[in-house]
Amino acid sequence: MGLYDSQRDPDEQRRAFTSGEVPVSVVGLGKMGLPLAAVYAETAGEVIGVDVDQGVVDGINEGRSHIKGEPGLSDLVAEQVEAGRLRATTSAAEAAEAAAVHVVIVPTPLTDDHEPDLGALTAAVEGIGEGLSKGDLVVVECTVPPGTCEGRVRPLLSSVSGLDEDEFGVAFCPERTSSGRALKDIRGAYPKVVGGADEESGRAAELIYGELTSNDIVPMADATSAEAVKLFEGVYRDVNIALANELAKLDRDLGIDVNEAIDAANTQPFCDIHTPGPGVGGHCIPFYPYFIMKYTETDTPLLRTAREVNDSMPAHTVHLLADGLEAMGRDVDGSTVAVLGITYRAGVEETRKTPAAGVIDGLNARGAKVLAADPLIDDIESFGATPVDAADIPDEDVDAVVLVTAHEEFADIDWGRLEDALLVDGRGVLEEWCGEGDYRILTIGGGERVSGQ
Ligand SMILES: NC(=O)c1ccc[n+]([C@@H]2O[C@H](COP(=O)([O-])OP(=O)(O)OC[C@H]3O[C@@H](n4cnc5c(N)ncnc54)[C@H](O)[C@@H]3O)[C@@H](O)[C@H]2O)c1
Ligand SMILES: CC(=O)N[C@@H]1[C@@H](OP(=O)(O)OP(=O)(O)OC[C@H]2O[C@@H](n3ccc(=O)[nH]c3=O)[C@H](O)[C@@H]2O)O[C@H](CO)[C@@H](O)[C@@H]1O
Repeated sequence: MGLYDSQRDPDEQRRAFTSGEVPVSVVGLGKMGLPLAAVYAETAGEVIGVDVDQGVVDGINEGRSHIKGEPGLSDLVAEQVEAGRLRATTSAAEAAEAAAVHVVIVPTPLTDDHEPDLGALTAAVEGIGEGLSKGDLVVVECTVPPGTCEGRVRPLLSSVSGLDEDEFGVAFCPERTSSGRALKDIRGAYPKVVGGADEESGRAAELIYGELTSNDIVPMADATSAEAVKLFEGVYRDVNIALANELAKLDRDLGIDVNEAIDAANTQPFCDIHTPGPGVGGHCIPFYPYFIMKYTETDTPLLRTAREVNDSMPAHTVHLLADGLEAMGRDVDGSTVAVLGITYRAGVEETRKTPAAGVIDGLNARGAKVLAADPLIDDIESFGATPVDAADIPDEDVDAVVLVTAHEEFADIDWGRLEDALLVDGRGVLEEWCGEGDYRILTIGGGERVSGQ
């Protein structure tokens, strides 16, 4: 049963939606899509998931989740598949034939020259178009450039399906989910932003998300406004991380511990300076500024500069390490350096735009022998480093250790055996992890202060 322009009573529509009478297809079953499909199955009663990866599809149909580090997801997927409420296929068209609500959450990455790559979105929308029926609703959750739903998705659906644009609904309802807490976020950690390509699309989308989330709905005037909300959230974060990183670089000029000053500045509510680090990774924050920069005529120097500042941090981290070794009478050329963390964020198996890549490249360029450890990554060699188990690092006679990503497993390293090494702390955790001892810890933003001296 379609919800768009159905002329049926909204209460009857809500009953139908939560009774399995409005099947849902979810296209893209990754870190965001599988949790979303599982919550839709729990709420709506019938979900057909779609993924191009046959292994992903087969695993889900056997009741297994392929996503690590998501509390509750494995059990929810098993439960929903067992109950016949969730199944998966590689065909978006087959799923679209069976569904009346179609949700798209496929990757929207950048090309090498920072152009948004909407190839997966286009393929998903074409597949949906082949099975689209009058009265259906298409919801885009993956982050897209402003104007995509109204200017690209809706016309493409009309062209492929043969339906007029006013015979089906299109809405943008951004994913506000962080890996590691996906089910909590999807179920209602934050209000759900909803923007329809037309008024009826917005109404239908508000109705279904009113059942999915325990939190409020934030209705926007149109889909483009909702697309902008998601991008604004992301660029706010990139710019504010860049501010923290720029201030961190002033530590020696000012002769202070900038992190201490940031913490103090943040003790009053009008200041929320973020945390300096070795760089900004992932396929959200570093990507979203380009979704605005490449799609607006008006210049955006702040967004551009913030990207430059954040992308300069891996090199700054290597520079800090080289200076620290020199102060110890050692040369980074010929030294052995262990890099802790390849993924962009602790506990998340994602390496896109990871700062670790720039740190490793910078160390290799300076002639260091680079080891690296990450509990979530198997192909460490592909990043230009020799894999090592974190626990074995004290046996490797390293000259320096640089912490890029603070996986909790690294706290268990026998730090007491690393007192002769320079420790470069990218995430402000080593003083706590090392405890008492005669350590040489250089923290990004920490100035000349070498902890433990
Ligand atoms: N990961 C996050 O923290 C996050 C947060 C908010 C929003 N998002 C948005 O969600 C999108 C997806 O993120 P993710 O972390 O789930 O990505 P992911 O890489 O973990 O998963 C993407 C999945 O989509 C599948 N896929 C690719 N092309 C497809 C196609 N044409 N049809 C069907 N399936 C296809 C892949 O096989 C993969 O399983 C991101 O691009 C971003 O726009 C992500
Ligand atoms: C729904 C959604 O889209 N959610 C996003 C998701 O974003 P994400 O998964 O990309 O994670 P982020 O936390 O943004 O980290 C990105 C990179 O920036 C580094 N960083 C971070 C903070 C800081 O002060 N200093 C830093 O250097 C960090 O190490 C990492 O490399 O979750 C965030 C909430 O966690 C959300 O705000 C954000 O919208």
